[in-house]
Amino acid sequence: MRTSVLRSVAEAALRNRSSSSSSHLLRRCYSSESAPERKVAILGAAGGIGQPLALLMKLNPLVSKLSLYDIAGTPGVAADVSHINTRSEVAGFMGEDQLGQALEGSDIVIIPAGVPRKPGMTRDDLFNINAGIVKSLCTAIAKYCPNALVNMISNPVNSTVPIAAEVFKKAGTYDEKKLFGVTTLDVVRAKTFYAGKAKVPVSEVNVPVVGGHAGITILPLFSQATPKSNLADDEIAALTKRTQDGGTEVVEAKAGKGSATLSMAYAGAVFADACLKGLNGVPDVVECSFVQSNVTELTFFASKVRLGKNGVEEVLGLGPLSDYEKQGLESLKPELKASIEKGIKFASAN
Ligand SMILES: NC(=O)c1ccc[n+]([C@@H]2O[C@H](COP(=O)([O-])OP(=O)(O)OC[C@H]3O[C@@H](n4cnc5c(N)ncnc54)[C@H](O)[C@@H]3O)[C@@H](O)[C@H]2O)c1
Ligand SMILES: O=C(O)C[C@H](O)C(=O)O
Repeated sequence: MRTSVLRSVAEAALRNRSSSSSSHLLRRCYSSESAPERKVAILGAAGGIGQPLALLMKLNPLVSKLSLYDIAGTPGVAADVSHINTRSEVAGFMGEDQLGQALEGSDIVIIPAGVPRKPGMTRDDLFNINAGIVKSLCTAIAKYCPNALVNMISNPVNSTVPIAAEVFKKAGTYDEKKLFGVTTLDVVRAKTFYAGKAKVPVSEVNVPVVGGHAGITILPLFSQATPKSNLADDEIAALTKRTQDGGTEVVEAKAGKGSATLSMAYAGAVFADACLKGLNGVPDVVECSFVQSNVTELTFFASKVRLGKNGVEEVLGLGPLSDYEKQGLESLKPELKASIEKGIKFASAN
């Protein structure tokens, strides 16, 4: 009761954000004690990404229930994480029989289930195994928590997101505002690499990354990076290439032991936190994500997205691009289009 009264007052305050009492009310309304109940499910929770992501979501005060699902290993992960003295109740679920229970009532489902790359592989080489995994998990989401926001991490994201969309369409539950390909790791990398090169504090850096999540489809917009810097064209080209090859850099360094897990868990936690804030009515929450889009002629595209109470509130445009970025945008379109079509074809045929 007290919480709902507080929230109405805070919402009224939101409409008049200049008032100093409004920020005080908002702080109270969205602090951990009064934050709404939110259930987050992680599918693939015992994996390389799943475990540290479970830890980070357990630390998030906006989560009240944390549901950890995998085909194996979840009881141990759940028991371990559950001992942390933070707000959320943790439950572990293992095997298909328990998938429904894991999903029921979820506000957000994060999916890092699937196989990772080894050196020499592209993300598309994962398609044959991961497409089927994503399809069956999304079929269950449509059944047990059709209104949840879905944060897709499993690769190839450029195809797994279209697969998820088709599964939801077939089930009659598709809402384009609720399906997200998680591209936050590209933004995390672009920020880190830019800060190092431009010698600016990394905590102040912002760089949009658009397109998709594989090789040249990853297009960081360093012309829009802040704080501004005077990097030369060849430095921008090198930063762009490093961002596009960031995943491969980690795959090679891990030498057969998988791909990015820790930085991905961080990125996944940042994106899920943004989704939770949007759901809770926090204003002006903007992150890049691969979503259904009209920004270009491609049906799915990553760009800045404003998050709100229903998921995507607004897909933001690209803003002004440098000639180098305009060229990058045109070059990425055929590959991204083919990956999207491959996903749609798979889901329609299976
Ligand atoms: N979007 C990104 O930026 C990004 C970044 C890094 C990795 N990834 C992708 O994330 C995926 C997972 O990577 P990882 O390093 O955690 O791999 P991992 O092999 O360590 O973990 C994957 C987990 O998924 C589980 N799993 C397999 N089939 C399942 C099913 N049907 N239901 C539930 N769980 C299932 C496995 O048991 C395992 O625990 C890979 O596809 C990888 O390419 C994406
Ligand atoms: O590179 C990979 O295969 C994993 C992930 O997509 C990444 O960008 O790190």
